[in-house]
Amino acid sequence: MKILTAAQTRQLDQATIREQHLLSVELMERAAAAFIQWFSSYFTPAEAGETLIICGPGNNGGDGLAIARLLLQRGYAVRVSLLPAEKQSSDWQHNRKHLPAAVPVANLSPQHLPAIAEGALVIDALFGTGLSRPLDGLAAAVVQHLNDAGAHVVAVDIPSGLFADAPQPDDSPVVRAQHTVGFGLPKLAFLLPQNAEFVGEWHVENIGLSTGFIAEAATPWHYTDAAAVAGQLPPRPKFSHKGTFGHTLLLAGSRGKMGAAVLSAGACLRGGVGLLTAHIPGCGYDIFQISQPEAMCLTDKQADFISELPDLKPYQAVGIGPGLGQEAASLAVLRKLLQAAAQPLEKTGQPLPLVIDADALNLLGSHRALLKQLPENAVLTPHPKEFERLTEPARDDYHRLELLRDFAQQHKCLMVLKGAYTCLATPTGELHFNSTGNAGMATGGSGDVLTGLLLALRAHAQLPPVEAVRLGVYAHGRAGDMAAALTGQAGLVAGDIVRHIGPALAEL
Ligand SMILES: NC(=O)C1=CN([C@@H]2O[C@H](COP(=O)(O)OP(=O)(O)OC[C@H]3O[C@@H](n4cnc5c(N)ncnc54)[C@H](O)[C@@H]3O)[C@@H](O)[C@H]2O)[C@@H](O)CC1
Ligand SMILES: [K+]
Repeated sequence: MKILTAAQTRQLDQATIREQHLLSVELMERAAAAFIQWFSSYFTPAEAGETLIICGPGNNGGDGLAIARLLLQRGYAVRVSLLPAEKQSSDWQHNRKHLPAAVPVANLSPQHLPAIAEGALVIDALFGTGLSRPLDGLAAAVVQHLNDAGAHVVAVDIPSGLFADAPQPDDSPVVRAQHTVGFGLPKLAFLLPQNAEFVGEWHVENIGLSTGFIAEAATPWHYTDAAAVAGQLPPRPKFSHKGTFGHTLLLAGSRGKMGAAVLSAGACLRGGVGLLTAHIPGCGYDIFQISQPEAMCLTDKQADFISELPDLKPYQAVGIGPGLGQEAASLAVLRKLLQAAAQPLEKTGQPLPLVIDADALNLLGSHRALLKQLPENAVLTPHPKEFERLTEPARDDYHRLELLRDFAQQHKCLMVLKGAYTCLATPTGELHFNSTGNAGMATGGSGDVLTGLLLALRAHAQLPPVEAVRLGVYAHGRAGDMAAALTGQAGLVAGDIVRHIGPALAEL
């Protein structure tokens, strides 16, 4: 699914109106009906109580007026507060005219802010994607009043005061919604941690916007939903053998962190790899062999960390990092690996696929000259702190996305920035936000599991690099969701994700 800017969203609305020979109020009616569909599935009239709808002067406010009319028709008790303005949009005026007289309407003023009981339901239709500057004056006072009241807010399209695609100044007022019901496509603002306190849970309702316009629209931002990855995992042919699905090498583990190697190896095996060899420190031999009997195991001459790089000839992809530690000898292994991986493989003509995680990223961060040696399409899987060590502190989440995109383009690598909406940046400058996963996955070892799964998929000869990583990130989150359905989020551990990789991939 594409994510568009606010300006593109306006063009999309216009294209839809043109193509489908609609009046713009008809599209507004669709938006209001879609909102009601969601709203009525969430709150019965009794649960909603008397619902206050706060309307601005533009089409977002127009949506609010149409919503007031439709809610009244469905038996909800509603009242409306209007933000005065010099001019209202024509669709606003149409819906104002058609608002039944039974709906109480008040004009907002500094002296007349509506009484809102704590927990009362309020629909925020002040401003939408037409916001052109931070809120001030009366609009700011209304938002402050609403936030202070502790109301249960449902925002129409986007919380008022929030820009759809750009940061706003730290102190500018934004509605804190519990739910945001958007139209057509998700907005970039919904996916960033800094906006979570405003957006709450978000939902996107289909209002039949022009698919042709969306297909043509140029954007770096994409949202990976089930449809984006369905059918991409190549089938396993009847006459396949273990060599068909690649042989991977995993360099992982150190004393006290053998679990990372075990989890990562488990995920690689569940990810469908043909063969897996792990190179681990001597101390981990029994631990590893007993917990991963399906994997082969090479032990380093060092007991506590890795100091040797095995011959890479047998392998179609190599993963390095989980539980690695940051010994100088392990840095030397990473250095040798980067040099060796740069040589194109005979079979594919491409550099050896690498997946680089955890301490291997920290080593890159403290020896940045090595970044120049990253082979094309290497996969790096930092969390925000690890990413900062590779680049610089980000001013905000939007700036972090810019840094991520620049990094992937400059080093021609695949950057997987882990988070609630894990973001994959590609060498061509695309950003793919993942839709699956849950807060239960914020637990030690989840990242090691992702590394192993991505390693398996990068070894898959038929999967192009970007597809493999996008699919792996999606399946990892989906496995986490399946696991959480059984364990609950708090009870989820990384091993549960490993156990659900199979079912998650089977779904695809
Ligand atoms: N255009 C369409 O066809 C559709 C639009 N829809 C709704 O329309 C919204 C966008 O409508 P608009 O483009 O009219 O924009 P808004 O309703 O977001 O507001 C625009 C109005 O607010 C003023 N304004 C902007 N920033 C302000 C600020 N900081 N302080 C005070 N006034 C400010 C503008 O000058 C303009 O008058 C969407 O978010 C969505 O809710 C939906 O009805 C679907 C169809
Ligand atoms: K709004």
